[in-house]
Amino acid sequence: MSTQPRRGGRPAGRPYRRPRKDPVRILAFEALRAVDERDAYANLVLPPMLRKAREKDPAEGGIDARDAALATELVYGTLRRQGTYDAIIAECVDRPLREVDPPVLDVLSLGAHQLLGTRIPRHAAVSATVELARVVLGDGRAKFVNAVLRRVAADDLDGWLDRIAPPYDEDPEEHLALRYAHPRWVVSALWDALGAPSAAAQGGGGGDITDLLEADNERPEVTLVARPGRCTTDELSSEETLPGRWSPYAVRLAEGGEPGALDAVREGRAGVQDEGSQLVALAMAAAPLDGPDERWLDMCAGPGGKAALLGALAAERGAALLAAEKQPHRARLVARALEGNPGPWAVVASDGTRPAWRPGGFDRVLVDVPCTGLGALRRRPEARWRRRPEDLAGFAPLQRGLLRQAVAAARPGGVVAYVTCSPHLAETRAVVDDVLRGLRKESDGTAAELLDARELLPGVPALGEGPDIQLWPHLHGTDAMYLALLRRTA
Ligand SMILES: C[S@@+](CC[C@H](N)C(=O)[O-])C[C@H]1O[C@@H](n2cnc3c(N)ncnc32)[C@H](O)[C@@H]1O
Repeated sequence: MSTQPRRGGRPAGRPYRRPRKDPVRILAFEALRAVDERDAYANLVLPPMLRKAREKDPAEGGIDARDAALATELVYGTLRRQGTYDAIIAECVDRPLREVDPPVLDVLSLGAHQLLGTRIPRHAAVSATVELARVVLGDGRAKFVNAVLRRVAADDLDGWLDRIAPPYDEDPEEHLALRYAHPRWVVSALWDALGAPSAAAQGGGGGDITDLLEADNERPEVTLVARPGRCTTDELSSEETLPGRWSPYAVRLAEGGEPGALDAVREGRAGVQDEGSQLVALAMAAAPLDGPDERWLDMCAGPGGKAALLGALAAERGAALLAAEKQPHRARLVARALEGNPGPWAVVASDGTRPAWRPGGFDRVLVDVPCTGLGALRRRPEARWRRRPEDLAGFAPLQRGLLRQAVAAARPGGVVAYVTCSPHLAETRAVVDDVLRGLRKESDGTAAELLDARELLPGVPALGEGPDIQLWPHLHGTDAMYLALLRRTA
């Protein structure tokens, strides 16, 4: 029998075989396409896709819990390491990557992740990805995928990194960027914010840039908050939970725990909230005050996680919370988060830079400004590749404007907590320093000073030299939240 290929490329005599449809990989591919094509967020698009697939019959492409975990790992892992996989794939194709069709590149990245970032055996990773390519790209392009993945499979991740990354001594930032899959400018910014290695790190206790970059590549634990006066940590605790590390209101869920299954979460008495977010809200609430403690303001409240905790804390003290949010749809989420709050609260859809409230009336103000989110890279696997250094300049005037208005909203003697979910110095210290400097120059008499925020988080280690606080995923297990606490003095 002739083995000459026919015009379609199939050897004569070999019967056509339909591609095997693997629902897990098809779902992972579709999620990657949504992220790539529609700028969707993986943490938002994936859960409903998984839910739908789990409701289907297995004969019709339904998946079970283990499949769902694999699909999640494939999507998150592929997106997280995208820059590194792109650099490796670029070595294995004979044209610039920008000339490879995006869906083909998504299949290749998915294959590269299975080969280099999981324990899936090589032959299984290649054949499953080629089958996927046959289903979603067609037989012709599946051959290209097969050829490229065989080249990728010729080495493991460490071998590839030795080839594509410069030695650490020659170019430490590029080395770390490729090894830990972060854009170079992000490595550089995180390193600046982290500063010189702490004494603990020098003694081998962790705390240096590689620990941080590694932590950014881990999936964060799910942490719950028991909103005080409405729920207790005991109510949330079970054999599947651990106590919070730092916040007295936190409970950590074991892998696979479903917060939505808990009555307290469904009823809004508890919620999902990173311990870092809890800590900055608690510090704002604990800051010492002279005089009344009756009116609290959350100036950038959407979607309402911190507002719900502050509302509960305020209620215990008989204080009222006003939560402001510029986007009306997000303001509605804040109102939902505050529903059932035992004390007085109100939500306004309002631009904090043109306040809807009279200045000088609040005892405590939280301003949790919009930012690059570089402190939450663990949660949003694609975010690091989407952000650009230019984004910082876009946020800068807004962050300064909001902090200025937060100081103006506080009464003399009142406190302001400036919070970002980014450790980038341009969004943290630079903003606070500029606003304080600006106040000193202005002649309207408003003045503020920095308070030592570290004292308000007793028992939390490695908070830096103060007076502000930077939390870190590798040191605290939290998002990299930043907090500066100011007191309006005049
Ligand atoms: C970092 S988020 C706040 C997160 C919130 N504190 C929480 O814990 O759920 C920043 C919020 O500020 C809102 N925002 C942006 N510009 C604003 C402005 N000029 N005034 C008030 N809110 C604004 C955004 O819509 C976004 O919801």
